[in-house]
Amino acid sequence: MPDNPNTTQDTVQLSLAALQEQELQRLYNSLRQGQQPMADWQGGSLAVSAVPGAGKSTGMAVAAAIAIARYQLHGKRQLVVVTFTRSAAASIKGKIREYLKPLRLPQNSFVVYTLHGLALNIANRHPDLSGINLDTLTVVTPNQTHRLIRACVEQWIASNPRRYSLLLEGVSFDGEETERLRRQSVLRTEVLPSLAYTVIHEAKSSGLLPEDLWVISQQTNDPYDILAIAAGLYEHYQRVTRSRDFIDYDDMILAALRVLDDNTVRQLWQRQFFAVFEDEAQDSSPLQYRLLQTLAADPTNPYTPLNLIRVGDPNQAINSTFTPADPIYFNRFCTQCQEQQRLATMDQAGRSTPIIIDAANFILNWVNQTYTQNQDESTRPFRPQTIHPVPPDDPQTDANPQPEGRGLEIYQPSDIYQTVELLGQRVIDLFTRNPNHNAAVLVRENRQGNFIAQKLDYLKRQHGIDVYDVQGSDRHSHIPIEILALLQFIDRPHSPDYLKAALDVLVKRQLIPTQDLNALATYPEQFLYPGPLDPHPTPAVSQAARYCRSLLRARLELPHYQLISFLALTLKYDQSELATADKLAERVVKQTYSSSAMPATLAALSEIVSSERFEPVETEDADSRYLRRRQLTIITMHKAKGLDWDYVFLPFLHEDTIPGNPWIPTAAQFLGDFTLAEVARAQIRASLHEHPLPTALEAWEKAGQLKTAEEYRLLYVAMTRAKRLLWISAAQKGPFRWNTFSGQASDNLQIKKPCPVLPVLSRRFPDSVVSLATRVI
Ligand SMILES: Nc1ncnc2c1ncn2[C@@H]1O[C@H](COP(=O)(O)OP(=O)(O)OP(=O)(O)O)[C@@H](O)[C@H]1O
Repeated sequence: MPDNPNTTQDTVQLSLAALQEQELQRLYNSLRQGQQPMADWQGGSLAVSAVPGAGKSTGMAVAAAIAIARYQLHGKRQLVVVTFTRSAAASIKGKIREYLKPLRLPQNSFVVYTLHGLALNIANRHPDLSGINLDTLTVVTPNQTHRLIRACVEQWIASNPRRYSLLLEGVSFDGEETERLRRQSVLRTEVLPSLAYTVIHEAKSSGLLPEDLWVISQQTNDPYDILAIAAGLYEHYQRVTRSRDFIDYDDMILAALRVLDDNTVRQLWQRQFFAVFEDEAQDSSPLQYRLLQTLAADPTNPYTPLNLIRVGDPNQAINSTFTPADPIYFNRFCTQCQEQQRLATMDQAGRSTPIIIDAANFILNWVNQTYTQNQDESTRPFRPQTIHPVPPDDPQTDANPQPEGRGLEIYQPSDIYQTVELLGQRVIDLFTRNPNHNAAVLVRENRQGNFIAQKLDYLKRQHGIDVYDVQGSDRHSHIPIEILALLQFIDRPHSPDYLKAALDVLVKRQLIPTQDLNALATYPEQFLYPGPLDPHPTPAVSQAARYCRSLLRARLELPHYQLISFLALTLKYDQSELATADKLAERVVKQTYSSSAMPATLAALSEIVSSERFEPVETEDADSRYLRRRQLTIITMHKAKGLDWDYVFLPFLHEDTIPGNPWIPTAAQFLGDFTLAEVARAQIRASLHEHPLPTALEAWEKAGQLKTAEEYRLLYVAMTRAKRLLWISAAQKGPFRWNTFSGQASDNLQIKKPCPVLPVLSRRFPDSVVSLATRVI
């Protein structure tokens, strides 16, 4: 007899619910103890302060899936997960998706955004309220040489002759004409653009308007009235950007907040978003935090606690000296939550072998003891947090793995050449024995990375070990440059310079054979269209000429707006490069809306190349390229955040880079013993933190302390990337400055002081000091 249909349906639903319950329990059990408070969350605010490798992102992804199940979220009532970089957003999204599948929960029950992406979405959905219409406006990330910044500097100079002449006089001036011209150039092209760039970003992302800066400037007392100059520059910048239909990323957040000022619209979004989970919370600016707070509030009762989880590690705050991010805000949030018993600490980490954890903990304490100012806790470089290994029954496979070699190895090579030699030998030795492991060299500056990549290119040839130089191989950053080179050639094929630059791109992309490009570019006409009397071209030359002619044909055959996409295909870009090229094309079309002729396109592209950071479109596997087995990845310490490798090499740990010194460019020393940009930044921060405003010299000193603290946090981030071996060294001799070092043996090397943590670390871990007479096996 057939079952009663209702009963069958009920049984199916029951067993589905039981399966879901089982799966949820399995997910929950996969968490380590420190991650559980996130999964236990049942509304309200929660701060999670975690140590490196504690499993913040993993814990947050599981907690998100559990919250979606618990609150039956769906497309109209979603969880918002926010993180800092696009690759982190892609990775956490992938994890949540996977967890939701066996739970049979709707995939549209959550959204993952970067903070800017979230703001953009809100602002763009309500153009009438945000004042932002992306069909007519262009989003830019201007740097100091961008014409918007240059224009605001020029306008400020024109309207502030008295203040400008005070700057020209500096601390002393004998009126000599050449010196006056030199100072003018330094002020116009370096000092004022740098001040404008720093201050506009800092003030805007803290929610300050130019008028607010004027008010703050009245409390300062320095000879140049730096904050008043800053306020003036900011005012001009706002005017110029608006008049030219540009907006920057800070405007985007402000625009989203403007939208949310409207009661009806705010409630709409608050109903749409059930709760906000934020990862990497130590990196947010005050304005970004305000956006999250608004979205996490209850639509009907503003006094209900926010549905907000913020997870971060204040000790991994490594952007605060060059962006407006400031770990003080996340630390405050932790303190507030602690008072309400809503602070969870994740202090167990399974990433590293115990000696690496000990070394990181030791450095943290030593730096705090050495650099805390006058016992004032608020000046401590690190939040006192000790990393603990996980218990033996931890769910992570191979948690706190066995060390490789000594686990921590400290070297003092005679010079930087010997450093790379030792490093190369160690890599060969490690990969020979463990071909499934991976390794990275983390550097402070890109120049150091170039040098290492050059010296280690034999690893591939002789030992089949891939060396992946992230900076060098990051083709995405070259996309606007390559497209510009080809377009310039298409526009003026008879220019030998443009022809050579285009050929150069084709060679680099391995589309034509390497050959003497000068010979080809000297007579463009003869190269492109050889006549019967010209010498017969070699096959390599013919191939190059064919490529170039096909580019020229495209100009005649294709509509203007398709050229960039065509070039991207010609250059055989991969999937994510093509996406970046499409984004570039869209941007250029928008910027040249009123005149779609070639000169306008070239002008727009040149500007992007010379004065902006054009953000590439990242695909989900962006990070995995850095982590391949049997590969040595060369990457900056900043970019390594969030990643880990079996073996991590930290060469060139010298005092002049870590912690380094606050630096006043020689050209600008006529202004005094500080830089205007750093003074302004420190004064703005003091005002935001409700501290008395420092004088210029005090502010400069404060900026120096912040830099020292941040450099040590960067070192801590770098050390905690290692799982089985942390290899560190400071050569006795190195270049005076890396940015002027050519890498040639003929360049003079100087005696270098090691980073101050090295001697203390060597004393604390004497068995880790490798004397060069004994090799580590
Ligand atoms: N509960 C868990 N079970 C198994 N593995 C885990 C668990 N939690 C974390 N891991 C693993 O630990 C490693 C570190 O996790 P994750 O990247 O989430 O840490 P993190 O705290 O974000 O690290 P960091 O801040 O140092 O970059 C990852 O390889 C992750 O897969």
